[in-house]
Amino acid sequence: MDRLDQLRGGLVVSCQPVGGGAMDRPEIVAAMAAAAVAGGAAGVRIEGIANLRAVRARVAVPIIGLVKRDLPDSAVRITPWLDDVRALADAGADIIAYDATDRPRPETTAALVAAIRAAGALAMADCATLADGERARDEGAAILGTTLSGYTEATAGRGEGVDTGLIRAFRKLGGFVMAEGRVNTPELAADAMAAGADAVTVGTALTRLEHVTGWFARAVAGARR
Ligand SMILES: CC(=O)N[C@H](C=O)[C@@H](O)[C@H](O)[C@H](O)COP(=O)(O)O
Repeated sequence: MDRLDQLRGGLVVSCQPVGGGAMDRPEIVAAMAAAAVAGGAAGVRIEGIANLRAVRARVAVPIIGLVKRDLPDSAVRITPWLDDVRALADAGADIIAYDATDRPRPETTAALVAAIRAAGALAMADCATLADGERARDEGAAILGTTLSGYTEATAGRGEGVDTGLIRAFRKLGGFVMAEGRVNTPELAADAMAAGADAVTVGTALTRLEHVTGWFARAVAGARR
């Protein structure tokens, strides 16, 4: 079974702890990934080379790898450099996610996809718009994700839940569609599948304990008699 078939119809758990938080250690990220697999995850999404190595040693499911960087002169954060691609492939990523928006950036999206494929991995395009998805498909990306919808200047304020409109539009384009971003409940995950996603990635609601705790803490405080 190829890597896309392994993910099709399944849940991917993004194990990205709050940066600098109490859970931000490779051994804890690896434990999160193992727990996710035990709970039924078909794949995991992992940021950073040290985390990826620790997770690769622990789980056999497909790993979507990425590196996040804060660049001084570009808003692009997800896997901006060709060196990042090579390091992720060396560390065992099966799939490499990159920012597929058309914002100013140090490397072109075409060069990133070519490098990912040359390294023997599949490219996952983290998109904000339908135009991003069209370009990514033409450049050879295997997975179109809604990851960045709501997180660029052009798409800011797209609302609360996952972008089902973009899922539907990607479904019409063809290829493998990953619903990602603000899938914070099982109901939203089911909605994303009903809209045409091949798989759904959930991060914060499963692996950012500080955020989820905040949701409950605020609800409890707000309901105080
Ligand atoms: C916009 C951006 O940088 N998204 C990142 C991509 O890797 C992560 O911070 C998200 O946690 C991930 O996409 C999963 O989404 P959510 O945490 O909403 O389930």
